[in-house]
Formats: sequence, C-alpha cells, structure tokens
Amino acid sequence: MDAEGNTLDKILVKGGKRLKGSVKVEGAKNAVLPVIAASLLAEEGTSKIYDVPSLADVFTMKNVLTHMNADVSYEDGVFTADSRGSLRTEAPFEYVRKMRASFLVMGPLLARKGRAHIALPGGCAIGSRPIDQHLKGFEAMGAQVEIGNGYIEARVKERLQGARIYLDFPSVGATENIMMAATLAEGTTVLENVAEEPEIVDLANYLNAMGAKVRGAGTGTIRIEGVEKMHGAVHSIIPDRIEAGSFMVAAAMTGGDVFVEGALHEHLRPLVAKMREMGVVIEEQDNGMKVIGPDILRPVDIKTMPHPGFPTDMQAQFMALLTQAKGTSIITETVFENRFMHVEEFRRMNADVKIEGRTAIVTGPVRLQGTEVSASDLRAGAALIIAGLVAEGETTVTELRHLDRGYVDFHKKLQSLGARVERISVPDTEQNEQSSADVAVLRTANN
Ligand SMILES: CC(=O)N[C@H]1[C@@H](OP(=O)(O)OP(=O)(O)OC[C@H]2O[C@@H](n3ccc(=O)[nH]c3=O)[C@H](O)[C@@H]2O)O[C@H](CO)[C@@H](O)[C@@H]1O
Ligand SMILES: C=C(OP(=O)(O)O)C(=O)O
Repeated sequence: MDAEGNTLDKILVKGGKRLKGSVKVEGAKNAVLPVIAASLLAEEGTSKIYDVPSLADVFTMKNVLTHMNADVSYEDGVFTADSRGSLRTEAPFEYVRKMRASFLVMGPLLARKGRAHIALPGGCAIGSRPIDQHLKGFEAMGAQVEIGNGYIEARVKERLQGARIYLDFPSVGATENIMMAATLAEGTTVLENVAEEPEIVDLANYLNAMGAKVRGAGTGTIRIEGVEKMHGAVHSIIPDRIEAGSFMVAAAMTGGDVFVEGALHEHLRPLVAKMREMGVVIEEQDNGMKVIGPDILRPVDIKTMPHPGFPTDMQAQFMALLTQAKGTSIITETVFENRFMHVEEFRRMNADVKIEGRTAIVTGPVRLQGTEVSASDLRAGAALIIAGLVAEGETTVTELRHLDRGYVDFHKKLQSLGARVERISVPDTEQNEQSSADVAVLRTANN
C-alpha cells in the first residue's frame, strides 16, 4: 500500500462453500469518524475511545487530528485524544480528498476556535455529495462562510449563536457537523428534520459524556443547549451495522448458518425485515443474530432511505443477494444519485440487472460466473466478494483501497466461516515499481 492507501492487492474467491460458524463485527466506521472529530471540542482532559476498528479511514482521521496539533494515539482498538493544546484550524485537500468525513472537523473547530479553513470535499464514485446543508447550519449560527480556491473559510466573530435550523434533507454528516458546532454555542439550537441513524445517537452520547447537553438524538428533532466548555471522556463505539449486514447477506447467499456477533436488531430492522421476506431465517440472540439461508430465496423490492429506511450502504451487497432470488426484484436508490457503479461488474459476472434511472431491476436466480472485477467504492468491493462466494470458478476483486476504508480483514473473517477466499498481497517494492511503470506508460502516451 502506498501513502495514499492505494494497493495492487487482490482478493481471490472460489465459490461454492456454505458459510458456517461465528463472526464478530468491529466498531462502526461511521460512528468512530465523527466521534474522533468531536474529541477536538475538549479543552480539558483526554478522551479514551474503545472498540475503534483498524481501518484506513481511522488512520486518515488520526492524521487529520495530528495535523491540527492534537496529541493522539491508536493502539489495540483504543484511540486516545488530547486536544488541550493550541489547535490549528486547517484541513488540507490531501486529507479531505482521501476521506470526506475529514470535513467533520469543521463544526468542532468553528465552535472552539471560531475559525475553520477546510478543503472542499469533491464528489466521489457514488455521487456529487454537496455540503450546502452543513454550511446552511453554520451560517444560521452566525458564521461567515466564503468559498474560494477549493477551500471553505468559515469565521465567527465571538461565539456561535444557538439557532433553529431545518435541514432540507436528513443528512447524516450535516446533522453531526451542526450538532458538534452547537455544543459550545451561546443559547439553544433546535435542529429539525435531522438524520436518525444509530451513529448520530452514538455521537450524541459521546458529546454528552464530554459535558454537552444534547437531547433528542435518534428522533427527527435534536435540541442542543450550548455549554461553556467540554472535557475529554471515555466512550465505546457501537458495532458496525453495515459490516454486520454484509456478513448476514453473505450467510444467506450461500445457504449458510452463521452467528454474527454484534449484529444489533434495533440497528438492522429494515435489513432483517427484507431478509425474512426473502425466506431467510434470522434468530435474535444475546449480542447478535443467527442467520440461516434457505434453499430458495424469494424476490423483494427495496428502496434506500434515511434511517430507519433501508440503508444505502447495504444496497450493493443486497443486490448480490437478489441475483440469487427466484424472480424479479426492484431496487430504488433514493439517497445517492449515482450508486449503481457495481452493476456493470455484476453483469460481467453474468448477473441479470437492468438500470432505469434510479431503479435497478434484478432477475434471478442466475449462476454467477467468476471473472476479474473492480470495486468502484467501498460497499461495491464487499458486494463483489460476496457475489464471488456463489460464483462458478474464481472471482478476482481489485481496487481494494476502497474495501480497506471500511472492513477489517474481510477475507480472513470469511475464511474463518469456511469460504475459500485469499488476499494476494503485492509487496510495497513491487507496488512502487508498478506505479513507476504506469507513470512511464502515461508519459509515453502523453508524448
Ligand atoms: C462517514 C459517514 O457517516 N458516511 C455515511 C454518511 O455519509 P454523508 O454524511 O456524506 O451522507 P449524507 O446523509 O450527508 O448524504 C445523503 C444525501 O444528502 C445529500 N446532501 C448531503 C449533505 C448536504 O449538505 N447536501 C446534500 O444534498 C448527499 O448528496 C446525498 O445525496 O451517510 C450516508 C447516508 O446514509 C452513508 O452512505 C455514508 O456511509
Ligand atoms: C459511503 C460510505 O462511506 P463514506 O461516506 O465515508 O464515503 C460507506 O460507508 O458506504
């Protein structure tokens, strides 16, 4: 892997094994990233965050905080952050480009330092992903926001002011960023039409442990009474519902019998409901769910929606499952404008999927065929590996830098369930040679 997280590694999957056994999920990527950003709000004490997964995104967030002069460390799943020193207020493009969640430092910096200079996040493989709702919130709280030369400069004269803010769409990132900014604002902020994802609740719990006064997280309205100061706190991250869901789909897909430890029913209701409609047996147990795949899967329609609707981050993996259902299923993607990049790759594996605007029509069951496929984004990577579990022959999945952002040892966990999956690691020296060769080819082509 190079400094950018790029890797020439590949995952090879030989299909045909039923998954069996037990697998444990990590702390949630989408909870830990805002929590680490929030640690910048502490003027006193240190924070100790447990159950932090060893993901590329966590290392990127760690680098962002180090760049800001926070004293951070990460070892054995525990992230420690000391933000008492004088903080820098800039986040350059090199971080934001790698991971959009770097933009979540804007709220804490504005609240604590009255200034933030952050690179504009670009679009990505799943859509254009604007940040207008974040900025609308900061402006309503009295910040002056200017955009120029690819950066956002936000300043507030003295202190942010509590405000009533209605989001046009329940954006997860905007809810988190504005909620963090409001913790140190003067007066009360009422945030309406906010995201209700479990990760929002986790962030609010951490903020409250730091001395904030946040009420209503997990509902459509959040009230934040501003406080003068916040301090470090101890917090454990919730289990990753998307990683859990990915293993649940893999189990169902292979007709397997798998206990997914850390799969919480209250976080996974839409997925569980849809899998049960398909005929999958799901038993709730203490601290996890057991998933038993049936011989015949029934087709279902899904529509991705903000929580508690069906999560867009499970759409690609669920599409893999639907290729094995008997009949026609319809997937409507309402959250992101361009989240069907995996479809072409599924088709290369012989899947029968047609796209009509924001809808994908999946007809099954088909015998998937192994071939070389490339992951366009994080969940596409997981979905293609899962598809490989039932494909005839060998599937090779490339562009693993996306997968590494969100899954810890995905191939090893699948191996432990009996799957024939291996990761071919390309040594760093060869990666460098390969990149130099690519540059040489490019230069020749350009000359
Ligand atoms: C790190 C993290 O937690 N990532 C998750 C988070 O991303 P993220 O926080 O970026 O997602 P949002 O909920 O903000 O985005 C949802 C939709 O709202 C739009 N939008 C968002 C903000 C804004 O200011 N204006 C605007 O139009 C986006 O373009 C998108 O179409 O929630 C998504 C939706 O559940 C998940 O897929 C991501 O895995
Ligand atoms: C889209 C995702 O993440 P991010 O917002 O970090 O790109 C995801 O986790 O599927």
